[in-house]
Amino acid sequence: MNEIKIFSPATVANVSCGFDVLGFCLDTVGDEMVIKKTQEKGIKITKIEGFNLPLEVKKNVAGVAALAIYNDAKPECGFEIEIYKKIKPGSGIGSSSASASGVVFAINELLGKPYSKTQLSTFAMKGEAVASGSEHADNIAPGIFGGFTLVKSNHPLKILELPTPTNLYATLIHPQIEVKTSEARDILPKSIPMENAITQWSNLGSLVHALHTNDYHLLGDSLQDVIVEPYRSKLIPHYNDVKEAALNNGALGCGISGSGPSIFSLSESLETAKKVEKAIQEIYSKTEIEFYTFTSKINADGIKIL
Ligand SMILES: Nc1ncnc2c1ncn2[C@@H]1O[C@H](COP(=O)(O)OP(=O)(O)O)[C@@H](O)[C@H]1O
Ligand SMILES: N[C@@H](CCOP(=O)(O)O)C(=O)O
Repeated sequence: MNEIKIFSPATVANVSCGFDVLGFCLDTVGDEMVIKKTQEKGIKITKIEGFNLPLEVKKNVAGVAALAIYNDAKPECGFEIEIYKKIKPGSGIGSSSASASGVVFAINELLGKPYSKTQLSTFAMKGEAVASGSEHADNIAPGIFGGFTLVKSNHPLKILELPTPTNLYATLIHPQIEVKTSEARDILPKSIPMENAITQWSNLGSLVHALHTNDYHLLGDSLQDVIVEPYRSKLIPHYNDVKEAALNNGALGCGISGSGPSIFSLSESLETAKKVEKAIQEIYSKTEIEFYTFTSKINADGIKIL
C-alpha cells in the first residue's frame, strides 16, 4: 500500500472532572487526510483545505507528528500529507489532535503497522505540543484508541481504555470564536485549594466507576469541574446559560469541551439529545454569535480507514 485515506475524528478532552487525562471520541465530525509514500525521503505537506494552516512541516501539528514517527522508523521512503480540515482550529474538539493522531496512524499503516497505539500516541503528542505548548494525550488517546480513555501517566505514557457507553449521545455547540488551547492553559492557576482537589478527584473516580457499572446518572452527576471551568467559562460567551438550558432539557451533564469554546453535554437518548440541541441553539440564536451544533454517539473505533 502506497497511499491511504483516513477519517480522523473530533474528540472531547477533559470531560469536566478529568483535566488533561479523560477524553472520548466522536463520530460525526472529523478531518480527512491522505498520506502517500514517496521515493524522495522526508515529510512534505502538499495540500491543506478547509482552514488556513501552515504548510511548513515544523509549524504544522501534523508535520511535527509525522517527523516524530519518521525519525524513529527511518524508512527508505518519504511521505506526502494532504489535510482536508473540517474541525475548526481552536474549537475545543481536538482540531490539532485530529491532525497529529491521523498522520501517525496513516504512516503506521503504510509502514505495515510496526508501532502500538501507545507508541503512536507518543509520536502524536509531539505534534500537540506545537498547538498547546505541552504534550498532553487526552485528545490523542481517544482518537487513536477510540471510545473513552484515561491517561494514567505521561512518562512513560500509559493509557487506560475505559468502557465505552454505547447508548449515550454527545451534543456539542461550537460558538464560532477561537480559543487557543495554549492561551486557555496560560490562565489556569498553578496551585489549587485542597478542598477543590478532593472534589475533583472524587468526581473523576465516580465517573470511572459509572462507566464500569453503566450508571449514566452517576456519570452525569460526576460531570462537575471545580478547578478549570471557573477560569475558562469566562472565555465562552453565555456558557452558564447554555449549561442551564442543557440540564433543564434532560442532559445528564454538561461542561467545557477541551479548552473550549465548544460545550458538550451527554444525554441517554437521541430524543433528549435533540431536545437539548434545540434548547442550546436558542441561547446563541438571540445573539450575534455564529455557532454550529451537532449530536454524536461515542465512537468506539477512533480513526477509520476510508
Ligand atoms: N494541522 C493542524 N490542525 C489544527 N491546528 C493546527 C495544525 N497545525 C497547527 N495548528 C495550530 O494549532 C492551534 C489549534 O490547536 P488548538 O488550539 O489545540 O485547537 P483545538 O482546541 O481545536 O485542538 C491553532 O493555533 C492552529 O493554528
Ligand atoms: N487538556 C487540554 C485539552 C485541550 O483540548 P482541545 O480540544 O481544546 O485541544 C486542555 O484543556 O488544555
